[in-house]
Amino acid sequence: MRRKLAAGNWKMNGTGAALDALDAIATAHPAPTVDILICPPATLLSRASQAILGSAVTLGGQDCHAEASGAHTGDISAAMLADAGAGAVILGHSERRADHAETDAQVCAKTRAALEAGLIAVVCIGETLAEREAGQTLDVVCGQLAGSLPDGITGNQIVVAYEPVWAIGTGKVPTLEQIAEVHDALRGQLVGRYGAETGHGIRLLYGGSVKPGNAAEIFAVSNVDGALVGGASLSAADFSPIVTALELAAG
Ligand SMILES: O=C(CO)COP(=O)(O)O
Repeated sequence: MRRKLAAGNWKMNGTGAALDALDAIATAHPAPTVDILICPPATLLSRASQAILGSAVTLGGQDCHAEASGAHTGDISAAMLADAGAGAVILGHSERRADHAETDAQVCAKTRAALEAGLIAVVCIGETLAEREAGQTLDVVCGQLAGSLPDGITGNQIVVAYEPVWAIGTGKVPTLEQIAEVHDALRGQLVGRYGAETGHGIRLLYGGSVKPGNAAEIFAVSNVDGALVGGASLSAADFSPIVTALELAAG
């Protein structure tokens, strides 16, 4: 059985004061029956790891460089994230693919670097509205999945997050049938490429306007193992009910 995962992506939000929200999330879930991952800005990782020492919450970065070290001004390596207290890293988020022109090949190289540093890689894929309207959704997400994941992985090293670009921060959410169609296709591709054990072991998250009000129905969809939450992960008042909904779905 895949353990479900409630993940929060704080994006470029949060200074020291935001550690209160992190503490509130950790305090609200002292012994969760699902995994909880919060990915604050890298500047907060060290303080965050001190602030929630001993809690059930894992911390993650939001990107890493493909190299372990070197002359890459402004970049952060996976080993540095691990050193700062991260256990995971989000890679290939659509905002990085759009803002920094990240390609599948680059995401794949970063994923390899993350695994080498002992981090779980949360690899993001998702179609634009134009691609969905052109009927290309499955082609796009399956192509991104194929190009962004390396060979030779195990199921517990990788999480895949399906985040339709048009659903991020918009309040728009695909129908449950549309989510199921994509997640089932991704599962089939993972099993085909990596075999049953690894393919069934990789968790598939849905992301894009997940809120307390829609989480339960999304978590009931086939092959949805949790969520990657943006805006609603910034406060315990919003994120905590999502964690609870996932615990209920986990049974
Ligand atoms: O991009 C997301 C998480 O990575 C989703 O963001 P929202 O939950 O704010 O739509």
